[in-house]
Amino acid sequence: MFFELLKELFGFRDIIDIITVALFIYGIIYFLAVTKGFQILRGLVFLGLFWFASEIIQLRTLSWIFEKLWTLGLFSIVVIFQPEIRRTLARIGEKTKVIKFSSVEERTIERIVRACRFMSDRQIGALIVIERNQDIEDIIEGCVYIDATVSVELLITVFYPMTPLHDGAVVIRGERIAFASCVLPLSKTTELPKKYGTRHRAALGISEESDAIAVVVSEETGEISLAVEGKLERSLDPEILKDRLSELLGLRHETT
Ligand SMILES: Nc1ncnc2c1ncn2[C@@H]1O[C@H](COP(=O)(O)OP(=O)(O)OP(=O)(O)O)[C@@H](O)[C@H]1O
Repeated sequence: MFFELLKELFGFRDIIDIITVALFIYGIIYFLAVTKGFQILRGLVFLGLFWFASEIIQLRTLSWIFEKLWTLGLFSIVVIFQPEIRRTLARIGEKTKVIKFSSVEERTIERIVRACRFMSDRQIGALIVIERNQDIEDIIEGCVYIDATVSVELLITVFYPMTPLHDGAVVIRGERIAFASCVLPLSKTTELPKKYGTRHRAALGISEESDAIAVVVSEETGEISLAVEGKLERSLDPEILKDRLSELLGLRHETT
């Protein structure tokens, strides 16, 4: 009876419409919840109430200003949320991608780990980004194009202090060192302990903005860390680093 009534009231198209709108609203609420959105929303509601009040008591100049600011406000929201929007769109694209952009072989992982061990023992600072499915070229800046096979010697040479390329990050794409000296976006997280500086913040930044992972060797302590999806896995020993890289780059099934 109830379903009969529903069928009369709504067509198939209406149901699809309602489900799509519900998913859309859920997406917006989820997006606001995981970003700084709720704080901004609170501010907007406050301004909206202020506007409403100014309309009611007919404060014309104030209402006029609010009217003009409305379009500017919409534009600012796009600017403020630009990183989140980019990340969300990239993730959607990523999920629909079938073929891997590049694949990293086991020998490349071994070379990266050996270079990290060497640099960690000698406290040579390093930042190595490994691309996964997503091309990160539009997120990084100032890179020097290298395009050379990954080798332990080359990685160490790039990060050797006082050499022209040692500042910034190396980007590994498949079997190649694609770039060196790259400037990465810095994470704004407040969860990173004070002892970590911009090198670790840059590693976190690229792992937040893309699906790439980043290995950091601290110049101050020799500590090896790995940034994955906005989280820093700290104090890894080289064997653990190798296991984690193999898992994350799809060479070994993740253990649950
Ligand atoms: N945005 C960035 N992108 C890439 N590399 C960066 C960026 N910012 C800083 N770096 C690198 O980090 C170095 C500075 O590291 P800093 O001492 O501030 O960080 P840290 O996290 O404390 O690392 P460490 O433990 O090695 O000292 C710079 O010389 C540069 O090589």
